[in-house]
Amino acid sequence: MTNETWGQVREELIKRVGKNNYVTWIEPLKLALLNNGVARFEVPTIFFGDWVQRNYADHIRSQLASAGSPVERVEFAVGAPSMATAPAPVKATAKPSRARSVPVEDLPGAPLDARFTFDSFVVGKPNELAHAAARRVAEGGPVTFNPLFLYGGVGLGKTHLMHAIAHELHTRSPDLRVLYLSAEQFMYRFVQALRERQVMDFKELFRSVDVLMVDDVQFIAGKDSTQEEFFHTFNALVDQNKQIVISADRAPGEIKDLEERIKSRLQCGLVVDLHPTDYELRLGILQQKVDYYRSQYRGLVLADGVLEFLAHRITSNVRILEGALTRLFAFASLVGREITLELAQDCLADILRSSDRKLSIEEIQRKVAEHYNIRLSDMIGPKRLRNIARPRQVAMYLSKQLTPRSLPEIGRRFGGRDHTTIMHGVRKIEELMATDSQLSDDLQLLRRLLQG
Ligand SMILES: Nc1ncnc2c1ncn2[C@@H]1O[C@H](COP(=O)(O)OP(=O)(O)OP(=O)(O)O)[C@@H](O)[C@H]1O
Repeated sequence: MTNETWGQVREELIKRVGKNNYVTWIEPLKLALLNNGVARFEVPTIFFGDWVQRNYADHIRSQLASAGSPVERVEFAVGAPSMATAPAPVKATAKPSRARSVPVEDLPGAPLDARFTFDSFVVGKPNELAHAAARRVAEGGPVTFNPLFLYGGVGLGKTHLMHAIAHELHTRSPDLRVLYLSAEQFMYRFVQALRERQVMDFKELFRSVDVLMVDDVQFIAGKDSTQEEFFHTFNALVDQNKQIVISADRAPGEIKDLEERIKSRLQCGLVVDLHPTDYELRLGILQQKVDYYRSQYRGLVLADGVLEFLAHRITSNVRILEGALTRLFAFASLVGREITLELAQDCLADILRSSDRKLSIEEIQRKVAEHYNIRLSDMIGPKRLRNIARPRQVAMYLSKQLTPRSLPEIGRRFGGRDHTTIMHGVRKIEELMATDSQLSDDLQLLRRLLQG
């Protein structure tokens, strides 16, 4: 076979493996030798060669056979001498791995927020397990669970804990290569590497870290090439016994459009959730923030009962709670007044109103129908098939739990059903929850989605 034939084979391979894979993995191959049933190609690195061997050698062999040059073996070698018949001499392009030489401070991570430390993280019942696991990882030492997967609703402290781990690791071992970034940034970097044909550098860099932390991993769901790359990075680091910390807004199994193999990998380590805050935790966080603000807004007086009022009324998430307090302090310092309950009510009227927003039965029905992939009309219709009746009972149960509506009122909104039917549905779900872990996971997720 000549390089011309190899050119034809490459044309066929584009169709087989797709343009992206072709550009990344096939185009850089240089035919070095074809002899005694062996085709040997020059590759830039050992990793590259292993990868192509595992993923594309069969394609190459079969296309060579179709082009009339059957071979028994396809080999890949770094710096293999090029074929004499090659029209353009093949230059040795093998590069030594540069990844390790990238200094810690130049790793392509996101900046860490200096305020997000363990000291400033208030621990309460809803987050104590997540906090303990994060502390354990931050101690360094032998990897005990990999990955640590933190999940929970919006603004409950996932990012704060990840930054705290990174700060602590940096303090304990300044040379440790800790890389923190969001899943979105991971994708952005990967796409950039593809565009600039720097995929090998990207791979090597991400495989050269000691600790990898990826925030909001749900972002890569449905993004096929990024998922693929993430999966391989993940595996390579786990194989090297490097710590991985991941966060998401829901448990691995609940992330739609995430490949099954990734879900199962993510479940292999320790999966912990940050529960919605309770009153005590909210109050604790407020008290801690007040101590911090006092240094900035000297002389401001906070009346008794204001923090309790806020902790009681703003239940959605910590970010909103913090925002309310910042606004209150800023406003009070501008007008030079004591922070009283009245001032808080006035100044935070919009936040308080949206916190008070009542959930409607229709919203619950819609969310449940969407979750179980059934039609909204079936939710209130007469069908008794199990795959429709069960979600309907789930929606009845959540309507009873999350709204102040009576059973007859709920019945009316479920197609005019009798209140005893609603009671039966609610009881059925309560019974099943004790034994059916999938159902209780579903309920937990739906609650979170509905309550925001
Ligand atoms: N237990 C806590 N103690 C102190 N501050 C907290 C606590 N939980 C959350 N916060 C604060 O609430 C804000 C939001 O937290 P963070 O950004 O970590 O949320 P998140 O769970 O990552 O949310 P998202 O899903 O939006 O990414 C931050 O300012 C953080 O410091």
